[in-house]
Amino acid sequence: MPMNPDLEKERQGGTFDVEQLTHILDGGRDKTLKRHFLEQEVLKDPVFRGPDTRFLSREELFGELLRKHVAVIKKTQELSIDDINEASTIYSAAMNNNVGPLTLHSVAFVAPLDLMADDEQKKKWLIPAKKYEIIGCYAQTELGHGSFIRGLETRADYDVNTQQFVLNTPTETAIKWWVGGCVAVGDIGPKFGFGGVDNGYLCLNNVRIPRDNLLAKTGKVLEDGTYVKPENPKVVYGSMLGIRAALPKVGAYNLSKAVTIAIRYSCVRHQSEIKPGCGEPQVLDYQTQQHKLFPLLATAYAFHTVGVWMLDFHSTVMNEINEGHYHRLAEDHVLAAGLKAVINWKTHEGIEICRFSCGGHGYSLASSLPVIYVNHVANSTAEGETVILLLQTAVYLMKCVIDLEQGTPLDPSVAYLDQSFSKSEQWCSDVDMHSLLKAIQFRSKKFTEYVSSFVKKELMATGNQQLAFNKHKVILVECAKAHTEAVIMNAFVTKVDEILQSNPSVGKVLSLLCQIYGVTEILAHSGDYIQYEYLRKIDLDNIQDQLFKLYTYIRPEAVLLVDAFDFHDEVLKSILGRYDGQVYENMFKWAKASPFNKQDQGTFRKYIQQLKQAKL
Ligand SMILES: CCCCCCCC/C=C\CCCCCCCCC/C=C/C(=O)SCCNC(=O)CCNC(=O)[C@H](O)C(C)(C)COP(=O)(O)OP(=O)(O)OC[C@H]1O[C@@H](n2cnc3c(N)ncnc32)[C@H](O)[C@@H]1OP(=O)(O)O
Ligand SMILES: Cc1cc2nc3c(=O)[nH]c(=O)nc-3n(C[C@H](O)[C@H](O)[C@H](O)COP(=O)(O)OP(=O)(O)OC[C@H]3O[C@@H](n4cnc5c(N)ncnc54)[C@H](O)[C@@H]3O)c2cc1C
Repeated sequence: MPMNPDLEKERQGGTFDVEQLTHILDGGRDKTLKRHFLEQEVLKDPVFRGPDTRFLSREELFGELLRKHVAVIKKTQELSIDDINEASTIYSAAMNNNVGPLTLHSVAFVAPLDLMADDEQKKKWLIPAKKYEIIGCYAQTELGHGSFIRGLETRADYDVNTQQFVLNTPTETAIKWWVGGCVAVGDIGPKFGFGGVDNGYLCLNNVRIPRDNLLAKTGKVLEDGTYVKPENPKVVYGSMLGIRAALPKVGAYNLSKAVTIAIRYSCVRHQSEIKPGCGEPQVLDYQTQQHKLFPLLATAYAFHTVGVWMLDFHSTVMNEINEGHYHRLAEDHVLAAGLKAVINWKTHEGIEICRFSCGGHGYSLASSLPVIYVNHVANSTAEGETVILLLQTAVYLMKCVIDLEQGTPLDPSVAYLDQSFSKSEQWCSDVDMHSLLKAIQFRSKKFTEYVSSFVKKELMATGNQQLAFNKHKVILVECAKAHTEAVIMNAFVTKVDEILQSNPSVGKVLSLLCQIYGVTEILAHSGDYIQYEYLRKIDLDNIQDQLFKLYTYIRPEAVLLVDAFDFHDEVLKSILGRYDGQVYENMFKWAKASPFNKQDQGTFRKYIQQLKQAKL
């Protein structure tokens, strides 16, 4: 199919090599080549062809995705794929923006076995689980409790005579609920999205399991019932930590898809007139459309950068823990908590902005933006609700203030809290990314000190830390967000500095995105900068001008920047986001193919006929 002339023209501009940026995003040319190979292994294999999942009922969708997920597993076994990133490539190429039915087996059942099973148990369960000879799920949440783990009611009473645990969900609120991939007892019913996953309920009534079913690499129960505590009790939270550490990159992936669709479509879509008689411009030429999408384009790159960094950091910490060193577990936990919370929340807002920036067609499943949205938003609740996780990060920051007062060294990711910040010169409209980072770190430091003063005062008055925290939860959450934004910006600036050395042309365009991210973040909290007397009105006016100027620099690069995400059309599955931009012809073809247009209109006639018989 010929290329849409608008997109053809967009791809003749640009100042950087798209392919080199794709290699950077993938982690090197070899990784890109391997990803292309794996995608083609899926796209050329007829077993992965099937009905358009957007037209399927919930039951049909579950069945079709299960069929494809099994095919994904067979393909990874056939190709001897062990690497989770490579497995995810095959999975994503097959799932058409859905979450597959066996995802929880991989991310929430196999992972804890790997983390907490002893060698015997690994032989018994981890090896067959990795081969899908046993399929598992993660049944923690109950009808009455999800966030408050210490409030869970399920019981595991040890029967010393039989060396067994007797499992019970003693109350209705104890019923296990939301259990992804729980095909045993029952499905909890239709959901907002996640239609590919059968989230189940599980009632336990005197279910007996052997003593050695308790994963014993950390804590264990001896034959006489004595409980041997793990060296570090927090390791039992490790399986949640693993998924949280992975979710920032999942958020970046979903936002990158949405931005690709919205920016390509905004170049194809012509609407209204700027100068009468001069034709309808591309909607991406409107400043308002740029203001919707370019900060999100910058955000997608920022989130990808920090998502990769978080996975590397978490993997390092897990290796240290495997050698018995727990000193970075707390930092890992609060970084994963803050990044998972902020990135997934901002991503779901961003996908929604991408959807309505495409007008009516964004609302059609032909765009796939609704599909990406409803499957993504779960990540702001699942695996730790947003506020819950931000409070974890906030409590850690309050401890950092005490550490500072006591002269205890801080963890690297919060070292900036011990720095002094000053800004004397007036900002013009070309503030560099390092100065923007300093400002964002300054705000986080000031906010942390400000919140800590309130919490301390409350603690003095009540002597109860939980009460003190509970009274200031709103500003504690904002404090955690401010810190997390400092972590994101620091990762982005660090990566761009590195790329500026290795590939100046790519680095330059990324530094523009980094400035857009930083300026947008500062303008979103401009009141704080005035209140803390770090910025003046003139500074803010100048960086507002800078933002609009940056949009003009990014406008000719925008399509190339989303092309660099390198989503195959069959992976993106969006008519609005097609690489060739042939939207209208394919929208019409897709609509005509809808089963709704094929169904017998008998129903319509039957009921309308009743009206005609009535005396209107
Ligand atoms: C071939 C096929 C290949 C397939 C490949 C698949 C790839 C797929 C890729 C992409 C597709 C999309 C994937 C999407 C997947 C998403 C699936 C999600 C499914 C959802 C699952 C779930 O939701 S499971 C249930 C999750 N539940 C929670 O998160 C509960 C949240 N609540 C808590 O964590 C705790 O209650 C809370 C931390 C809030 C409170 O803990 P508590 O002990 O009550 O009290 P507290 O004082 O706060 O903490 C004590 C102490 O412990 C520290 N701590 C707390 N948590 C952790 C932790 N996780 N790690 C480490 N430390 C922790 C805390 O800081 C305290 O420390 P101190 O202050 O005492 O020092
Ligand atoms: C798509 C999806 C898949 C899931 N898959 C699984 C799974 O496979 N296995 C599993 O075990 N669970 C699963 N879950 C459950 C998930 O882990 C919980 O929904 C999540 O932990 C939130 O807990 P909750 O539902 O009890 O919400 P609640 O904690 O009841 O939250 C309700 C509201 O109360 C607020 N709140 C609660 N406590 C506090 C507090 N201390 N301070 C301030 N505000 C508070 C929250 O911020 C929120 O606004 C899944 C959920 C979803 C949506």
